[in-house]
Amino acid sequence: MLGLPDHVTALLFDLDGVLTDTAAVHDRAWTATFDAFLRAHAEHTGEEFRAFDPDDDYARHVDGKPRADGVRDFLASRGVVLPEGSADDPADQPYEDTTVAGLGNRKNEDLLRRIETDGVDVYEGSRRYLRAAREAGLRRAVVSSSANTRQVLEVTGLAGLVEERVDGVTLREQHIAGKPAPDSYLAGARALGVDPGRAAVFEDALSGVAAGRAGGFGAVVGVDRHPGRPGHADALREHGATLVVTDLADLLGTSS
Ligand SMILES: O=P(O)(O)OC[C@H]1O[C@@H](O)[C@H](O)[C@@H](O)[C@@H]1O
Repeated sequence: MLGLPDHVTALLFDLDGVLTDTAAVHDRAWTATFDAFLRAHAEHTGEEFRAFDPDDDYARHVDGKPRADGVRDFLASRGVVLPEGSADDPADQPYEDTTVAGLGNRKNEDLLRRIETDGVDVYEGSRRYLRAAREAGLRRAVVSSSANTRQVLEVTGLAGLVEERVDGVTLREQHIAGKPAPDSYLAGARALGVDPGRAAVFEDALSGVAAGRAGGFGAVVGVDRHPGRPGHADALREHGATLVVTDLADLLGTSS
């Protein structure tokens, strides 16, 4: 049904890049945040400045992961380890005092500014797919690492199309491991009361399709929003996608 194997009765959607056109907004906020930090780091250490790569660094180290994991994992790839700090650390810490939490707060301020200025676009194919799924009686949840999920679902009017939400706030409060661990998707399946084998995961991030594979889900749909980007569809398959589409509307009108 809806382009998925017949045993699938529930759908678990990532948000940024799958339902809404916000993956690129996150990417731009991360790029600005990391580049400012890397510049200060180069000045203080005498090391050469190497900018954050919004394609490769983002896809490998940041995309799909909870905010603090993104900070930690990217900086680790550059050999930088920062103290964790605490949730209320200021976004404008001087270089010497920078913490994982402070850098995350800087990125979040930047992200919210961009969302406020530019708004959030919904992929219309995704809205149509959600409606078709509701009409077909399939269960629907959003599973995102973003702590801004609730607000994004509300401003876009998508909140009414999903039944359950597991997001960055849920993960923090319930100590659930983020993607690429399967735990957030397993929590989504539990919230809908379905066995993971009967649920399909929809993901654009490598960490997310890896979570889908690790959880033993009934299908893992990789969403390749950049079909011109060489190798991305292959990378989605290598990390766990069982099929790859460029838009959810590709699945409408097909059956398997
Ligand atoms: O910073 P937020 O809104 O809590 O989002 C955390 C992560 O959420 C994911 O959905 C995005 O793919 C990442 O880019 C983002 O970093």
